[in-house]
Amino acid sequence: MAKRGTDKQHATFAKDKVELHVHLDGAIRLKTILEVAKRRGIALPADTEEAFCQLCTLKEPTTLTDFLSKFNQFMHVIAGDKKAIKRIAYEFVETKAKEGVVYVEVRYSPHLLANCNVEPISWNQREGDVTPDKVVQLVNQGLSEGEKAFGIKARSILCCMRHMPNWSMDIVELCKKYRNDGVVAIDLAGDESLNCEAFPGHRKAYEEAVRSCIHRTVHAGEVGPPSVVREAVEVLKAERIGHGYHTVEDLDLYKQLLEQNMHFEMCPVSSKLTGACNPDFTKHPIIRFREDGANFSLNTDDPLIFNSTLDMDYQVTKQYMGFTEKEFMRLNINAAKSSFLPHKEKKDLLNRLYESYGMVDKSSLATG
Ligand SMILES: O=c1[nH]cnc2c1ncn2[C@H]1C[C@H](O)[C@@H](CO)O1
Repeated sequence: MAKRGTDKQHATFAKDKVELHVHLDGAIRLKTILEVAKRRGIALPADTEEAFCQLCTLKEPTTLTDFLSKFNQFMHVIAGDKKAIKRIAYEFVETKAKEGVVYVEVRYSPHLLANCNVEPISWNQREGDVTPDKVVQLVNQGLSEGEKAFGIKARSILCCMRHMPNWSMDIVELCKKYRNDGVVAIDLAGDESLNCEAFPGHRKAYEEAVRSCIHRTVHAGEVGPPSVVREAVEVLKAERIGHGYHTVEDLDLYKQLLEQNMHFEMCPVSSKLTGACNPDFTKHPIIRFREDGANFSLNTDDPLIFNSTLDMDYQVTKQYMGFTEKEFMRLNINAAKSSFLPHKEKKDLLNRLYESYGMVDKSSLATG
């Protein structure tokens, strides 16, 4: 099933790209799920890619809660299986390299893929020996082998989940333990529409992240109100905002974040299908962010569930929002500048982009 733009030469923006917001478990290949299910003897309600695709993907806008329920279709196949966990990380890097991504930060919840040392064990799994710590090791191995095989750089972000505040301290400790092994930040994901105020468990984890100099991003203002974004910035000390579309509904906050050069990880295709934004792309808040010179990136979020590629996100912003090649370059430079890489590696990444973009004056296009 070749999708338009999975091949970097024919992409809407056929130059080096940076992606900062994509979920590993929302980017698994259908083929892999089917093969792993077969190997493990797990019966699925459909046994062809086409039929299983119907069950996992969204075609029409829905709610964030309904979108998140799609993970129930396949997570039990991958979770708790060491070979599968490493494989999805490796294949993820291959997919990104094919899309022309040269640097990616991929996020996931180690707890949701574990079957040991986690309370409760997700997806009705029986207890096994795959701890959240083991999951991180396996993903690190898969990413690192993928980097070598496909010649791009991949780092990871570990997710706290909004409905599981008791997992969050583990997450920050894992971020600390694996900070020299590819883990660059902490995130808070999950259903923002169910609870708006971050539980003390999340707050404590983020306080520890600040103390330990662990980088921080937070899903906020995706479907939730601007108050969730304010809390992410003021309480959780987020350095980047995941999505953040609804920030524009609080003009003071929006202005403040523009002045701070806050980075917004925007996911246009996702924002339509999760019901986060008006499905008419010509009315999308990204247009406002662009006009105001905001610092943002373009990302896929969960390409498995949206049946999408990174090119589709570039395609819709070009077709419906009038993004130009120059704007694509600018936003990728901003993404590189807002990445959670250490200074020297960030500089190298920026130089790689400047070279790819044939830029003489290296500072003229980006903010910050
Ligand atoms: O767009 C999203 N918003 C909030 N949570 C999300 C989104 N996409 C995926 N997730 C959740 C479901 C995954 O299992 C989890 C970790 O990647 O993060």
